[in-house]
Amino acid sequence: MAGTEQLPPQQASTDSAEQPGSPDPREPLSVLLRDMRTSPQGLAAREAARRLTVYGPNTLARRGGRRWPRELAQQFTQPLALLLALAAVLAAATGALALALAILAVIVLNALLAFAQEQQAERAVEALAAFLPDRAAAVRGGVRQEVEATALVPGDVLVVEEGSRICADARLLSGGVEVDLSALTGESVPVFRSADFVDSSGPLLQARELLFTGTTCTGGQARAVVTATGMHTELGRIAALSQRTQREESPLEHQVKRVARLIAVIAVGVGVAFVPLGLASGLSLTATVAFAIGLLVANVPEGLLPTVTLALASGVRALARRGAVVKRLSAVETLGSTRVVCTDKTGTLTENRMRVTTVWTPGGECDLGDAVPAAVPEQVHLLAAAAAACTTATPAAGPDGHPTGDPTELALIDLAARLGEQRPPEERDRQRRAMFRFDPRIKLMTTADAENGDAVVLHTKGAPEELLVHADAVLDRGGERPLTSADRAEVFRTVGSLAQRGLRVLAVARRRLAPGQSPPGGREDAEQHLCLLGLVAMADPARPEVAHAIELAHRAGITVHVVTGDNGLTAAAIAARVGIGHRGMRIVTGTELEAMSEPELDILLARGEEVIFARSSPEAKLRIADALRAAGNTVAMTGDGVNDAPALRRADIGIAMGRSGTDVAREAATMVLTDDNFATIIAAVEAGRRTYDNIRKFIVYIFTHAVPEVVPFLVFALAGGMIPLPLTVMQILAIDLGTDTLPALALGRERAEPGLMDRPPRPRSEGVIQPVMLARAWGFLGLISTALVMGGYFLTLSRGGWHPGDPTGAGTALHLTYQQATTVTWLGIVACQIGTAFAVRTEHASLRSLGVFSNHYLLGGIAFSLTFAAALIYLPPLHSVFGTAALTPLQLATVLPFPFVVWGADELRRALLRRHTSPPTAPRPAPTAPALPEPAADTGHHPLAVLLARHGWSARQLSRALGVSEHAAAGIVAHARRIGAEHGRRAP
Ligand SMILES: Nc1ncnc2c1ncn2[C@@H]1O[C@H](COP(=O)(O)OP(=O)(O)OP(=O)(O)O)[C@@H](O)[C@H]1O
Repeated sequence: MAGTEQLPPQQASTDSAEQPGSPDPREPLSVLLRDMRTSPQGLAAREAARRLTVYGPNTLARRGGRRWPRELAQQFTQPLALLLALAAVLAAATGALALALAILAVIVLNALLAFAQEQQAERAVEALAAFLPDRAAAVRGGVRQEVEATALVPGDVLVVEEGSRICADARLLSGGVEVDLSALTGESVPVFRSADFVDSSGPLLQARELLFTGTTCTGGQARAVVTATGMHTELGRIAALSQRTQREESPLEHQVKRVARLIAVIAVGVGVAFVPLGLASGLSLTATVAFAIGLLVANVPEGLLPTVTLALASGVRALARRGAVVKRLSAVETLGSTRVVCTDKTGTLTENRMRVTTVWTPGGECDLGDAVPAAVPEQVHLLAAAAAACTTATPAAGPDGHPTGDPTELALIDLAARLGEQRPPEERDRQRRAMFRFDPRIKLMTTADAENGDAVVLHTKGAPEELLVHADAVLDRGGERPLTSADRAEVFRTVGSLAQRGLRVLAVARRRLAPGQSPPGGREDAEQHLCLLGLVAMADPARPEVAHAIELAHRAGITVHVVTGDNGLTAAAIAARVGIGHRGMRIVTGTELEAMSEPELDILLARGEEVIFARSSPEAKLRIADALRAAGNTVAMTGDGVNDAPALRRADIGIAMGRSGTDVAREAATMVLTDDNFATIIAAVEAGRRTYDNIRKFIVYIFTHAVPEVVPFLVFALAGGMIPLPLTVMQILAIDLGTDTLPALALGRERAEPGLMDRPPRPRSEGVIQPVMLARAWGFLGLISTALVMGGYFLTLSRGGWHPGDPTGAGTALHLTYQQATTVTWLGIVACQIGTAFAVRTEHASLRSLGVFSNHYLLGGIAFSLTFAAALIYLPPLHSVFGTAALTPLQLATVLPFPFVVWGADELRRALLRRHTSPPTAPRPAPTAPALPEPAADTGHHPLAVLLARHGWSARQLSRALGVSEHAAAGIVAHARRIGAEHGRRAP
């Protein structure tokens, strides 16, 4: 075979060797194939491997040089860094050189830390690519197989299908495809490319027989020979496109940045306000400025933003471990506020393992569930053969092979095999004269297949109600006869009864063309005058873990709507099996949805019921997503087809399937499920909530230390020289950038607080920093810490013999006592922050429910804090830098209870809170949901009253709320029950 020929040595010599396709991909196909040393059968596997080592992997190398120097430099120009720099300049100007140097050190340290954290966050997102290797279908050695896109080489034969991403430049060999070139040319309308066109002139990108890397196939099927890979592709040549895009800032990061800036402004304000205060209390200008700087430094939340970014990145990693790969950091926070999930059914709620259990023909029903009965009517055989002919899927070849294609079709091929009607896929494809692929909008698929020489038979399969529109005959025992309205009624009855069992039902039909007649060129001509062969019903078991996930979603106040292309009854049966619709379920078909006005749709979605949108189109998904978002919901929406891409983009979280979805859907989505499983969506919501909670925890933690840091300065300033300064600026820096950093990071890794999934979703508009958090940080934890710390300071001073007004400066008798007292203040704050770290680990629950020692990162962080503290207190060289002194055991003992007091006080506060307020729980059925125009209108009952009654309001409650007599209210309740029963019948 041509593909196994060796390449000339000069081509094999270097990595940057000219690729064999580079001469001209537009030369005549036979010449191109010869030059490429390949054939329509593709390369042999060994030759492909060899070419891979010669030409290198099919990846785009990054251009644009190193970015880290610029990113590092950016850390120094952040507003907070500039503010600190200003403080350093001021300090230097007033002669406080040591302080100026210390602040500079802080700036450098902070920038390095932030840089490292951001790099790590970026790497976390980038590493996700490894979870989602791009795959491509290639023909190698004549056999179609899935290969990693990076392993494609020039000469490979690609199979391009609807939804696939084109991952190499290629020349079409056969077939035609619609291609979205927007990534390459900006052209937003898909263009048609076909092997039948030959454009030897004009710009390369316009050539109608060529395909290019980075574009996607939006329709059709074709085979193409790869002419260039990696950096030799057109995309590779366009250097600008291969540069890494900037990491987008998440709304949360943006919010935190804003808050940090606001606090910085307040810090400056407090600092400036201190100057007249300091001067008035008799301080020198130098000292006043030094203290003002101290206040500023104490208040600026330096480490906040990078810590948030890192927490989000660790959320991304946690999600990936659970099978949900997100593409941006912001998805983590959005997931946490998800209020509505719109899921499709097949493969997400179900296993996507279909098996035909029943076949219906006009001769009767044939049960094929467990085993094939001894005598299967001829009509069933005919139907199975026709259905299998109308497929493109390929069953597993051999025991180790993997089936490819639509599971519905694989089930039909399996049925044919069970009935002895199977034909090898190659033969099926050889006989095919034309094909109209499955179109999710019309829910039909048709093939034209040769039979017995030149006779052609059209085979159509699809949704029964769609197919019946185009059928006018039926195959009965005696042969083809006209389809009567009684037949139609029976078919619909059968579809209903099969669907109610949760089975997916397809109708199969055929039309024989006259001998010698060529297949119709258009779909509409092909799909008419069909002769119905019968119905196939297939079972697709619900995934076992979904029921629990739905229960969890309901507890968490999340509504789950099913948006499916399948029959409403089938979907409702499956949905009911997994617990969807616990508060009432409604089936809305595609036609009903189309007839619905926007306000009607809004009302339907606001009712609190879960809706099955059946026989829905991709456009319907978009409409539903829009309506839900307009009502203020955070919406997660799943999708897998090319047509789902707009809805995936429009939803807050577009979710694509990693296994069964198309590349186009995966690209449009924010999150990709590597296991296609609904339960993973809920697990991701849980991880999102946990990450968001953790961010709030360390915000409280970081904010708390501001109070015990600021108050000592105020006490000093207001005391008019009677009380020496209890805490130095250097000591503040040692807390903010030393002892507090690791525990704050560790809080980002905290496990979920019990009841996390029993709360309602966070409103979209809610800010990350809530007044109640500030009250807890500043008004409770901060105040207690301050009282303890100041108590420790005065106790140490007075134990050493100090009285207000006594001099404590260098050289005085009380100087050591004073240094020990400031050290106690400092160590006191460190100790209180340890207590705070334990306290903020839960917001409502007692820490016992989480396990006191369960966060190992925090234990490590505290160990680091304590070591750092010990160094500052007991290493003499550090004494002069930080103004600390070695403490006596008694002084140490003063500080020892602090963490327990802070933590204990907060435990008490939470216990009281739990006793007096019930924790927020997910809402019960909303009794105030607006009412749909009810059938009640003609009975004279107020629609809202009926709705309330249907939501469980008793006659007495109704009579009180609406001011009607109890007798009238009882009538409304009875009426509501009747409607409920009718709905129940409509939606089992
Ligand atoms: N390959 C196919 N050929 C012909 N008809 C099909 C094919 N696959 C599905 N159908 C018909 O079209 C209907 C809708 O299928 P579609 O794949 O759009 O949705 P689905 O997979 O059932 O639902 P979901 O959107 O929940 O995954 C099916 O109920 C079936 O009747």
